[in-house]
Amino acid sequence: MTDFALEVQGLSFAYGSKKALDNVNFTVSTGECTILLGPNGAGKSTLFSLITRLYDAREGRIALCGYDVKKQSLQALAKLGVVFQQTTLDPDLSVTQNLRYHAALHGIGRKAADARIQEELERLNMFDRRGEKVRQLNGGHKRRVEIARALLHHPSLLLLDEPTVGLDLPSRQAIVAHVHELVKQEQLAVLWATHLIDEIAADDSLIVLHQGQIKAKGKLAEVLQATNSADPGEVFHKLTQNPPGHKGPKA
Ligand SMILES: Nc1ncnc2c1ncn2[C@@H]1O[C@H](COP(=O)(O)OP(=O)(O)OP(=O)(O)O)[C@@H](O)[C@H]1O
Repeated sequence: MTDFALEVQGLSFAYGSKKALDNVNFTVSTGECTILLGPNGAGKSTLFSLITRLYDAREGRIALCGYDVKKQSLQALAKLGVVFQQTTLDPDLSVTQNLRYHAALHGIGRKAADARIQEELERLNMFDRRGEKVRQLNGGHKRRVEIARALLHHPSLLLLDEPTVGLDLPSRQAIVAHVHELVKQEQLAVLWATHLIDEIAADDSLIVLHQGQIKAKGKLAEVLQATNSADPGEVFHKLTQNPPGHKGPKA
């Protein structure tokens, strides 16, 4: 049994002749929050598409809790929870209906599903809103429901693809705090794609991706030391030539 929730080895991917990922290697351990930092076009969404098997890579290997996503995809994907950049909730269904639907897709029976739904919604302070239609919720609350949904089947790895885009500061801070709590309490592994450096906590790990290549990786303190930087903003600027928070030129 491996302690790695995610292993990515020698991963490359191209759209036609356009190389999007170039020999990417990293691991995420259980109980570790890894921030994937990169400007627009760095390859973050491509990496997530390969982990979730939207696309298949010809070069390299991805394993979830030791299960190869191509050869043992059922076991591998059972270990994975995902929050995509765009909301994928049904706006005309209630919070509970959305979550029950997802639980059913994972083969969780109604009684167990309702218990898990209550547990996760309470944790996110959303249980009182369970009967509301999703379209009545604000952006921050929708995101919380999506995080609850991604956790219903007890995944080992939670993938977050820029989940705070478009949210106001208090909503963003609440989600950042909640995810970091989950990592500590549940020993969850998190891979969090963002271009926002204020989402990084002191004990997070960091991967800086730029033009399909990993420019730095390790615990935040190690990356600061290796790049002779005072803060994550300086790391980002030095390695990508973009100021912090800048989304970079559209590729
Ligand atoms: N469907 C596609 N066809 C061709 N090129 C693509 C396609 N999707 C992405 N690319 C290119 O692949 C590279 C990586 O893109 P990707 O979307 O993975 O980056 P990203 O880091 O997720 O950026 P963003 O922050 O904008 O989501 C970019 O150069 C992009 O233009």
